[in-house]
Amino acid sequence: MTQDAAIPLIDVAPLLGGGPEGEADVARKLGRACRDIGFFYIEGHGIPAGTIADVFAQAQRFFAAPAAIKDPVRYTGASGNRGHVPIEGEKLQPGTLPDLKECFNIGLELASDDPDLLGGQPFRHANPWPDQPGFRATMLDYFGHAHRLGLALHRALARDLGIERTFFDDKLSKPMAILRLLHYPAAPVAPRPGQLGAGEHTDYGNLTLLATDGVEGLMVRNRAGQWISAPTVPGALICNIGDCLMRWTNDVYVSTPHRVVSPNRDRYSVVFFLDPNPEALVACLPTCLKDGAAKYPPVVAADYLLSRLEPTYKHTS
Ligand SMILES: O=C(O)CCC(=O)C(=O)O
Ligand SMILES: [Fe+2]
Repeated sequence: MTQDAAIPLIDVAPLLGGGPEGEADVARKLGRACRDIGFFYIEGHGIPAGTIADVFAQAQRFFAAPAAIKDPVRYTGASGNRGHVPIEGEKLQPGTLPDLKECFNIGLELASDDPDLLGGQPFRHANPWPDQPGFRATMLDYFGHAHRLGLALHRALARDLGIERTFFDDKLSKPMAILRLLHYPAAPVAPRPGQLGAGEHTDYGNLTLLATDGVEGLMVRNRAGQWISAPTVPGALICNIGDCLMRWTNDVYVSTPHRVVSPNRDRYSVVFFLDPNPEALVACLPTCLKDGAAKYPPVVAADYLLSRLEPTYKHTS
């Protein structure tokens, strides 16, 4: 199956050299997708297929593991946002049934003597690692690739937005990014009427990079209000804009609602949420001021993320 025509496929290989060559053309295409639908596929992203395959293999093994492996690494709470969240542990669309999925969240890995960690700064937390050979190294390898790719994409987006191409570099250098492994089980848990794999939501950060195993389920609401499917394109990642970048751009870029319908067989996906550094101030970019008016007041990124995470976990506490 090919992707819906409304979600473009963009080759981002020219961005990965580190220099500005080739950036202009890619920036134009990315910028257009961010304005039109807020979703795009990328190919030429440079994350080795073997690395992605290793992440899926480790994730499947972890989700199949017994409680003796999962319980010691259970979710740390919204302020750390790490560890294993069991099935129905989260509700992305408050007011509906909880999501029929389980996940494992991995945050930025910090040295044990990192001052932010020792100082108890928001979202600075040790990652709980399951007792599973190779898991930690595989996840940290992927995390590094996804972070570097996210920075390269932001340089192109900055160019499209008419600001200094390195504007986002120091706002995403030590990010509240989360690598999230997801498992949507087909059985033995049957969905109740109206229950989704992941309820309708927008993402909270700047940019999301998604890899899936090819099992369909992701639906995206385009600007005309129609739900369209976003099937897997082999070798490509699905990207979307989150609410922080929508705020930074004064709604010039759109953070698009999406959801995952419960699959009829097990589905696995791997999501990298690139949220800003905790102390970054998310304030309207001067090039995005329309008629001199900012739609949103400036917000500290950590305060914003906490305000979005807390309601989704409230029902379980
Ligand atoms: O699993 C997917 O395809 C998407 C998951 C998602 O949208 C999310 O976790 O924010
Ligand atoms: Fe999402």
